[in-house]
Amino acid sequence: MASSAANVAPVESNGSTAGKRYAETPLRKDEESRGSYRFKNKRMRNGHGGGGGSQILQTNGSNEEILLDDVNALLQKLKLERNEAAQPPTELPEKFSEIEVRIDEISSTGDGLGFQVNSPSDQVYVVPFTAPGDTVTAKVFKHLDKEKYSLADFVKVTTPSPHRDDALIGCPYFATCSGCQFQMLPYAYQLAHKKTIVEKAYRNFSNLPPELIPAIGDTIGSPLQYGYRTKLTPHFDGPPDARRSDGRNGIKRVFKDMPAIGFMKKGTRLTLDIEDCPIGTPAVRKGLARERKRVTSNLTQYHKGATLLLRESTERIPKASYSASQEVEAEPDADAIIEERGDYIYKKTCITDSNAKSTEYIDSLLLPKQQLHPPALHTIHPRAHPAAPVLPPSPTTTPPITHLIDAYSGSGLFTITLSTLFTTSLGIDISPSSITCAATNASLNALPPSSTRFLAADASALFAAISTPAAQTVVVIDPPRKGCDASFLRQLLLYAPARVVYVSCNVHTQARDVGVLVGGMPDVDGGWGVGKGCYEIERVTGFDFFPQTGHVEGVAVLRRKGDGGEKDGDGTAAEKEVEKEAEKEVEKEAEKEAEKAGG
Ligand SMILES: C[S@@+](CC[C@H](N)C(=O)[O-])C[C@H]1O[C@@H](n2cnc3c(N)ncnc32)[C@H](O)[C@@H]1O
Repeated sequence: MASSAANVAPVESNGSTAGKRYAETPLRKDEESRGSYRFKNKRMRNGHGGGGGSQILQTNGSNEEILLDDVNALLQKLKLERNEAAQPPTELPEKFSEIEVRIDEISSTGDGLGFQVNSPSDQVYVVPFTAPGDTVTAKVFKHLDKEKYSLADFVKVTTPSPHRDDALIGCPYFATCSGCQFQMLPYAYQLAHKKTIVEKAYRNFSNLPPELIPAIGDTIGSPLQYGYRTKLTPHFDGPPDARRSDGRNGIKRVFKDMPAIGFMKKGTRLTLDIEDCPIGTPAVRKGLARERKRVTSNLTQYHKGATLLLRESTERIPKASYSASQEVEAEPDADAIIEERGDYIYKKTCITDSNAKSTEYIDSLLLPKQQLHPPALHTIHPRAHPAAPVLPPSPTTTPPITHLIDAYSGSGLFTITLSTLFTTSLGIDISPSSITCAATNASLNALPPSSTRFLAADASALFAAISTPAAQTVVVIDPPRKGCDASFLRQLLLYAPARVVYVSCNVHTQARDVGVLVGGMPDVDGGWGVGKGCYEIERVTGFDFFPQTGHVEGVAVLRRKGDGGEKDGDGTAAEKEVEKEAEKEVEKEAEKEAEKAGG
């Protein structure tokens, strides 16, 4: 078997010579990694650059920003409904007083938004764990006067919404723990709400005129609505008298009482003691019970707080050898969850060692993961099939798409699950340890390093290393919440692959970035929000990887204008020549690597 390192091609700052024409001049120092765009003037910054809309283009996708946007939209709606100008200011209720709030809608942040009952005030109240149509008692704890909203704790429902069904609530910590705020909503309602999150994100943050945004698809639901989460990280705080300086001063405090072990109490910095978490997989829930016991029995060894890492790991054993292996096991793992599927037994256990690797199977593919890998959504919820959103979008494309680039690849989930569909696959991630893990995964799954390669580098360095013809390449992007930076997007527009599949856990920054690819960039193609970019949106769909919560994963499929054809007509003969040369270059490199791996 080829060594795992054979899949890794370290990139130097200037990259290889192949495909260099796609790489841009490096950004100035102050422009690097800003996660925002270079604006020529204030007009563009405010989204007026090309007449493409009046929204401010930039969003950092933060909860505060999204909440404020929803509050403003609700105020605008109220003003129109009342057919009047803004209300004269009325006195706001005292802090920590209880008021009645009628909920109008759920914000994209997951909290209910509504107005005080029997009050002329147009102050918006943000109350978690509520549904549109509920009237609730809420305890106000913060007024944001300028922003015209107040934050309040949910106390109780006084008149339930027709959408609410409390019999559905599956967790005793509901409305106290800060997670899973949608448990009282039927699943179909949760999915419909998540579709509106995606719709609003594209309407408000893409800076595109409505005719360039297709109808958002129905949210794809999760097969499991509880028991899906393969990773949990409960924590406990240090002894009440512990100080930051203790370590420096050599002081070791002791716990006098058992600390709460669990998750944040909603709206506070306090830890809520959680004995069980029903969104965890059965193996992880058993792990939680075991870890709680272990901490209790070893409490004297702890002098400060800690986070417990609970991860599910799967071992796949052929049925024929399972009973035999059980007999020889000195200490059978009593906590293991055994699942029978086809010819195999899947043995699931919970691992807690932060240096150990967990393993999971996607169909028949084996994916060991390293603990340090950031928790990509599908790695936390593997049952939502990760390959589904990025399967080649159009088999009829001419010429056919035969090359895959997986930008922000992590430990290679998309590269590996999709690589057999392509002639070459290339994954790139900034984390060297994730890339080493990806290369190991490729080897374990017998994917040859000549066709499945990985680079440890910033995603924008990718374009200096690309040698596959753009017309036959799909680029999958799965960046962190903050989205892509300007350098990456600019180079992507210059390279112009036939398809871009943008996967994201933050549909707001995704909408912003897709807006740039579709709307254009002033310094690439003179466009700004008017569809001068070389892409059109084929489809946008939300995937529900986290049922009961307000999160939605967005997948946008973009098609190069002319449907998989060339950027400008069929491309010039000179361009084709360059592409042929580039292809030869890849083949040569692949041969060299194959030789190295063999030797
Ligand atoms: C949402 S995760 C994607 C995970 C991957 N698709 C998977 O399924 O395992 C985002 C990834 O982006 C990587 N990343 C963050 N900033 C980056 C950058 N500037 N260039 C390349 N990768 C980056 C992180 O290391 C992380 O692996």
